Amino acid sequence: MKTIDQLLADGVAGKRVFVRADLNVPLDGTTITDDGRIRAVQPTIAKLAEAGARVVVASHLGRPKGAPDPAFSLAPAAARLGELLGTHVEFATDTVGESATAAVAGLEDGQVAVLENLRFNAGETSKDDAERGAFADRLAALADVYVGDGFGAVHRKHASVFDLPARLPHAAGFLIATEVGVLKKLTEDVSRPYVVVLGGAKVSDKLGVIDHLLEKADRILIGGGMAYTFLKAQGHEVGISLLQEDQVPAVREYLERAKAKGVEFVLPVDVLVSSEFPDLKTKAPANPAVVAADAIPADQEGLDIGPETRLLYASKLADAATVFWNGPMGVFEHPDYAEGTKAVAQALVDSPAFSVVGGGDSAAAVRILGFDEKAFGHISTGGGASLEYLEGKTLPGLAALED
Ligand SMILES: Nc1ncnc2c1ncn2[C@@H]1O[C@H](COP(=O)(O)OP(=O)(O)OP(=O)(O)O)[C@@H](O)[C@H]1O
Ligand SMILES: O=C(O)[C@H](O)COP(=O)(O)O
Repeated sequence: MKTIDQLLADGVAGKRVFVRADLNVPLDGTTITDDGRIRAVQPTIAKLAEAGARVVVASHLGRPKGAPDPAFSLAPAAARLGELLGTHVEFATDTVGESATAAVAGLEDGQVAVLENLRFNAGETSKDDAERGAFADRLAALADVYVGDGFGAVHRKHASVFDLPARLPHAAGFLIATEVGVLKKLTEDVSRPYVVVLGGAKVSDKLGVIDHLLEKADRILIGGGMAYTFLKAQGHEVGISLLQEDQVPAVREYLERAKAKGVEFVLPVDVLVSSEFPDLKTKAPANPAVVAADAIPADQEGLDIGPETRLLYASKLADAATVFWNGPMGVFEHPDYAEGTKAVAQALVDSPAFSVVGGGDSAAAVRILGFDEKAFGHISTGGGASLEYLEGKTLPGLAALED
């Protein structure tokens, strides 16, 4: 894989360099609640600009449906990038249209432009190779060189991640190099006990990794939206909680296999429930109730792990030598459901274990809840991406950067 250092050594002055970043930051309206992913890619953009490149930054944000949707505009992220770089950043109001073409044509050496959300174009995420390829052709027309640095999206076979680097000379940015360097260590000689904590909301995306973790981890703690599919697999009712019904048989098999292999699965013993999802805008008090995990009422939704589970999980993390954590333990964006995530973060801070926290929201949660990033071994910008890396899968966005 060519590194950005080699690219810089070859010289980039005057060249249009396309940086595929992951600027998929959490937003409250148009306010960025955590800019970690922007800060993470800043060194690559800054270095290229310093070297005289005309830098074209592109990213997705959220999951719009292949057409423009102002709620998913990258304008706030572009503005924040400009603040961090201390320079004007031009924002194109489309991705491959007139605005993008003009913004790129107007760039002088050392200047930066950000394109509008890649996913406003159906070609970006299309399963059809020709449709993706046609969109990648249009992106390729905007640049001379490609730098992949959107680690959080390297597990996606999308036009800007997978098809575009095949059309341009390419290299990996600083962020991808760092992320891969740390995660590689977890696939090699890991210090034990190796404890994995899984939570979050993208349950269907992430259940598959457990298959692989059963071969690697000594202990697996399950929280967040992930927990309810496990509780259901154990025969408990989960009310209106997040549930991946079609995965229940697979999860049952994971639980059996774990027992046979001596891998300890730890599930919540109590949860915080409510009859409605909290208002994340007003943060109005939600007054959740604590119930045993095997007694969730039919009209209630589990939204955080409960107090007993917090203590249990802290004790299960105390003797770890290595921890990988992806996915918040609850809807941490609301203060009434943040305690579970806080407890896991605090347990990692208190433990001497080498800890890797992976995921856009997981990393944001740690910072928003006031923890010092330096107290963790590594905070990864990729959740799904880091899990799939650990699974040993070929990641389209990394494979595409190979020579
Ligand atoms: N019990 C729950 N029910 C519903 N949503 C939950 C629950 N617990 C956590 N969440 C939500 O999960 C979301 C984060 O999940 P997600 O799987 O996206 O993690 P992530 O760290 O961002 O990983 P990635 O980078 O792959 O997106 C948060 O917005 C949080 O509110
Ligand atoms: O948040 C993430 O995990 C990345 O930005 C990828 O987003 P996606 O899951 O919508 O592809």
